[in-house]
Parts: sequence; C-alpha cells; structure tokens
Amino acid sequence: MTETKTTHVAAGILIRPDGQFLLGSRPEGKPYAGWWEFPGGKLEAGETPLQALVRELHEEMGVTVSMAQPWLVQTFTYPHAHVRLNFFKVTDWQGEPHPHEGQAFAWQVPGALTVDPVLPANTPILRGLQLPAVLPFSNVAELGEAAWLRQLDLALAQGLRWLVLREPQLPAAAYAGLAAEVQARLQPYGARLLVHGQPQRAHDLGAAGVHLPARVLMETTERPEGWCGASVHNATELARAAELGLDYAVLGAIQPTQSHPGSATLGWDGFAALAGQGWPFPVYGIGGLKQADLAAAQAAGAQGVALLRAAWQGLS
Ligand SMILES: Nc1nc2c([nH]c(=O)n2[C@@H]2O[C@H](COP(=O)(O)OP(=O)(O)OP(=O)(O)O)[C@@H](O)[C@H]2O)c(=O)[nH]1
Ligand SMILES: [Mg+2]
Repeated sequence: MTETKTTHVAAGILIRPDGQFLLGSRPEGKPYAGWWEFPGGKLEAGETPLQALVRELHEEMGVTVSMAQPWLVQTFTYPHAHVRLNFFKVTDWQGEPHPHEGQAFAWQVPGALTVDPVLPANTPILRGLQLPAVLPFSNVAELGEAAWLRQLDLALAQGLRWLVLREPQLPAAAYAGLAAEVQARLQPYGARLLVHGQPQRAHDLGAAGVHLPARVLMETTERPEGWCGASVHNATELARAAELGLDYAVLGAIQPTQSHPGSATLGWDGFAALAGQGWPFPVYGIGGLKQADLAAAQAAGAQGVALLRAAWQGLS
C-alpha cells in the first residue's frame, strides 16, 4: 500500500479596505514558477497554520500580520505533492509587501483578475472571494409579486448583486415567469440569479446557478454547472456539499423563524462548531437573522448572513 504524504500549507489573502486582494507570482526554481498564488508556504514542524502564515508573510514579503481569520481549507493533489491549504483572510498588517524572493505582486478585484494563470488549487478560493456578505432570498410568498419586485428594484439600486429565488409555493410555470421578470431586472446590474431547486431548472431558465435544498443536495451525485450552493443543517450535509465541490453552504437555523416554525435551532455556538471544521467553501448563517446580525455571524466564522424577510425590509 502506498501512503500519500500530506504537505500542510498556510496562505494569506491580504484584503484592502477597497476589497482588492493580493496575488504574488511564484519565484523561479519552485514548482509552478511564474504561476500566481496567495503568499504563504509550508508549515514547519510544530507550527500551527497561523504561526506559519505569520512567519511566511514576514519572510516572503516583509509584512507583519496583525489581523487574520481562518477562512477556507482546500486539499489538492499535484504531481509533486498532496497539499492541504489553510487560507486566511488577512485584514490588517504592517508594512508594504516587498518581493523578498523576486516575485511580482498584483492587487486584484474579485471576479475580474488581470493576471494568469493562478495555481489550480486556488480556483474555488477565487470563486469564494466573489460571494457577498449578505445573501438575499426572495419573499414573494409573503409580500406578493408586485410588492416584492418593487423591493427588488430598490435593493438592486442599493447594491444587491446575488439573489436566491426561493418560492416553493409557486407551480413550475409561475416560477418560470417570475424568474424571467427577475432576470430582466438583474441583468443591467450584472447581478446573479440562483434558482432554488433542481439543477435542471436553473439550466432551463438560463440562470447563473442553482441553490439546492438539503433534500436535493443529498440526492445529487455530480456537481451542477455554474454557481452552486446548498442549504444544510448538519455535518453530513456539509460533507456532501464539500464532496460535490459546491461554492457555498447556508447553515441553519440559527434562530426560530416564521418560514420554518418548530425547526431545531443552532444558535451561533452550534453554527461555529459545525462551520469551523475546515470546509472548502464559505458558510452562511440563516434563520431569523437581520442585517444587524452580520458582525455576530462573522465572529462565529460565517461568510455572512442569508436573509429572507429582513432582506426586503427598511428599503426606500
Ligand atoms: N503559498 C501558496 N502555495 C500554494 C497556493 N495554492 C497552492 O496550491 N499552493 C501549493 O502549496 C505548496 C506550498 O507552497 P510554497 O512553495 O509556497 O512553500 P514554501 O513557501 O514553504 O517554499 P519552499 O518550498 O521554498 O519551502 C506548493 O505545492 C504550492 O503549489 C497558494 O495560493 N499559495
Ligand atoms: Mg511560498
């Protein structure tokens, strides 16, 4: 039997207040020289990922990390190594990046890279960086179509760029008609529609992607095309989402909700225990949340909050 040795790596995503993040080119003489990566390197014996991150960023570019949050964990098999990459979001540091190893640096806008190629293991990370902090779910069921579309227009003008169209009460034809209305509104903003339900439905409606209910997630065996996330409630469902290589998961319920009365709730402690297990995608909290819960969510390790009723309140 052959045993695959795992190389543990820590890498830092330096994020400026304007949202741009830093990539560096790999120096000559290393595998994948010239490819773009997040600065970082291998853990030394006895080091934690955070300790390795702090050391590597200092060695490679003279930056002193003062604030770093563990973000995604990605495993990947290269011809030269099987790597386990611990990515951190670095939001505060001292010193300007200096190329101590002859590398080049480039600040990049999420979703609009100007450099290539990027190391193949980083593709999901670059997708994750495009996801919003607040993921809105539609609420036609409660507001009615006309009133909700008015709120959607306001939200788009205020920056909404992602939408999960979840209306399980609508028959297929009515859902398709609504999706077309919504697409026409999102398109001028370059906003993305995620259809709720089966992957085939998203394909037929020409949406940017699909949001799988947990039941559909558990019967899905191949990663759907386009953007794909899922609703999850436990470690088993999170593990399935990871196997499929999904872009995000929405984990809940955090608090009791009107849309799912009587469901079990996790609270932020329960959320943190599940979401903190080193998933390769960002995890949102959902269930009875408001915009004002964003800080608590992120403190619990969340990408942000998925909002249903609260996404459409207080807009004017
Ligand atoms: N630093 C870094 N390494 C990455 C990224 N993505 C990725 O697949 N890797 C892989 O992780 C491994 C470790 O990276 P490294 O070569 O930077 O290690 P290091 O700085 O300790 O260098 P060394 O080899 O001189 O000790 C490499 O196999 C590299 O291909 C990334 O974004 N940043
Ligand atoms: Mg390195």
